[in-house]
Amino acid sequence: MMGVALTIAGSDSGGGAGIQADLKTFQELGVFGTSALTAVTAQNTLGVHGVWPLGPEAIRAQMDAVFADFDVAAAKTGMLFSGEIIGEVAAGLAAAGNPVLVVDPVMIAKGGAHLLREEAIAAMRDKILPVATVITPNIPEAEVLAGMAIRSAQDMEEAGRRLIAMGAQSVVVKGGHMEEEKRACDLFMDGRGERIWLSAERIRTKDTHGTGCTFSAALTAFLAAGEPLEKAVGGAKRFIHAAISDGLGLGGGHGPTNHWAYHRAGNALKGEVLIDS
Ligand SMILES: Nc1ncnc2c1ncn2[C@@H]1O[C@H](COP(=O)(O)OP(=O)(O)O)[C@@H](O)[C@H]1O
Ligand SMILES: Cc1ncc(COP(=O)(O)O)c(N)n1
Repeated sequence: MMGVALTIAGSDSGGGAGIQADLKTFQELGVFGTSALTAVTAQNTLGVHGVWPLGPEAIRAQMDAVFADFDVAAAKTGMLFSGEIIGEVAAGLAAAGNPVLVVDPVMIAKGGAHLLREEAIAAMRDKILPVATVITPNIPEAEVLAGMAIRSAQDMEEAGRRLIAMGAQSVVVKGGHMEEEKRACDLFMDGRGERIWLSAERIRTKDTHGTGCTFSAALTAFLAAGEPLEKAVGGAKRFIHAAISDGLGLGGGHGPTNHWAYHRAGNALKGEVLIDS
């Protein structure tokens, strides 16, 4: 039977991040995508022009409707915005028996707009992190959640250890923001001591809008399709690397990535992305 994936995230009218990136990625990877919208943003490649969160009741009703009728093989969270929304999402996940969950702890958009309120950080730590199968922070998000500065590979490891100690089953600390590094290196770690470095050439491009959403959606899709976590993280890295490499040149600011590229690139990607455990 076809795998079903659920994204619990915000809408990006510009189509490169949020729910739109997630559903496009699910479709590309052959899983059936469902969604629970948490907020509407008026957004394009130039920035976030407005944010309207949905009421917790509306978010919960979407989750309950999906869980009641579909066998959700994996879910992900993206923009959760407030402590109130996080509480409701955590309750909705618990009511569904806490499915396999990818947590992309979205905090700040590339242009600086806050997609998570400061007051919600504690709720993210206390209510969402402990039910995460895997959490996928970028460097600034890992710094906030782990409470430390990250400047090196050793710091990435220490932050990963701290997030696992806080209750996440596993973590991918994404190194996209380490711009002085020649390669974009992400570190996967789990509670049993597994370490996998995922590394690819750093592409010189400003079109990186939605890279985090797309990476976590690809990870969710591979899990929904039944891949083990260690393989799913490698697949997600290949998917995002292809999407960044084959840019579309859309919009006047930080453009979206190319969600079709993974299929077009096929086996050529195997040599480009290095996976070291
Ligand atoms: N310029 C780039 N070239 C290649 N890979 C990149 C680049 N920027 C980000 N990535 C990769 O894209 C994914 C998302 O990364 P990151 O930028 O760290 O997160 P976010 O989009 O959440 O801020 C990671 O796998 C990262 O290594
Ligand atoms: C609705 C929404 N959700 C998330 C992001 C973050 O995007 P990125 O993947 O670039 O960190 C965004 N810009 N908009």
